[in-house]
Amino acid sequence: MPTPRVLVLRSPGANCDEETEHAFHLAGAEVQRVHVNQVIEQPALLDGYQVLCVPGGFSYGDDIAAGRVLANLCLARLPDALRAFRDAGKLMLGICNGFQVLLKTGLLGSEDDGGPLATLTWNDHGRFEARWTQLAADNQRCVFLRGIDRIELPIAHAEGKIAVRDSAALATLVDGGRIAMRYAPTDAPVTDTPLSFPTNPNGSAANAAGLCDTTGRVFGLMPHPERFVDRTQHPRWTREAIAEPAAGLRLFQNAVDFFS
Ligand SMILES: NC(=O)CC[C@H](N)C(=O)O
Repeated sequence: MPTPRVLVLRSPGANCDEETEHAFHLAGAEVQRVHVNQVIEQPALLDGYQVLCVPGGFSYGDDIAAGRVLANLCLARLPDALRAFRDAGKLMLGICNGFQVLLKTGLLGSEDDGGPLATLTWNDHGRFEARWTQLAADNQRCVFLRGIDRIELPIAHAEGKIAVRDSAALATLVDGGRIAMRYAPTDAPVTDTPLSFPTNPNGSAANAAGLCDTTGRVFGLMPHPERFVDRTQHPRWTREAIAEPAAGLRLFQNAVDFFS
């Protein structure tokens, strides 16, 4: 298969699109940053891409709720095009604000007859939190996490708490292997029992940091893999042997490898 083509969706207030383009580029993909209004004008543009990535940032100023306006725009103007893209066996990745968008559009398969299973809302402490976190990947299902187990990545969010509708919704996500990434100290077992701050930075249910759909091809995560594509981006790179390729880059490489 030729080099996969990645569309990084731009929108007013997105601010991680260039880093995300760089990460996919390092991973060997062909990448274009395309404004959401261009896609709305010409939804057939999507046919030329195998990966759609909604990057991090503050789309539409986080008005109403982070990711809500862009999600509503996608639902109102591109519902069929985006669903067709997803159902064509392609990949979708939402990073931080992009995760908020994917979850709020329902593209993550995060709804049942009772409505949405989960949403992303304000961190328990009510503040923006930007720092490195320790994570455990569940690589059973998620294409982007193949071969990845424990990983450190930075977070930078105010509305990163995964709030689950009820215990049935939580069971659907946990038992369905949908919680693809959890906050977990490197030296401790992974658990769904909510860990306290700072390990769980936002109060997310089941310590969840990322969710995937039932196919494993649609993935949203709050941490920023595009900010760890070189070992010198790690805060301890001068003191510790940091494995290469940098752990964040491996997510993007997995996306490219999916098509080879
Ligand atoms: N880095 C980001 O994408 C931030 C997402 C969103 N603006 C928030 O603060 O929660």
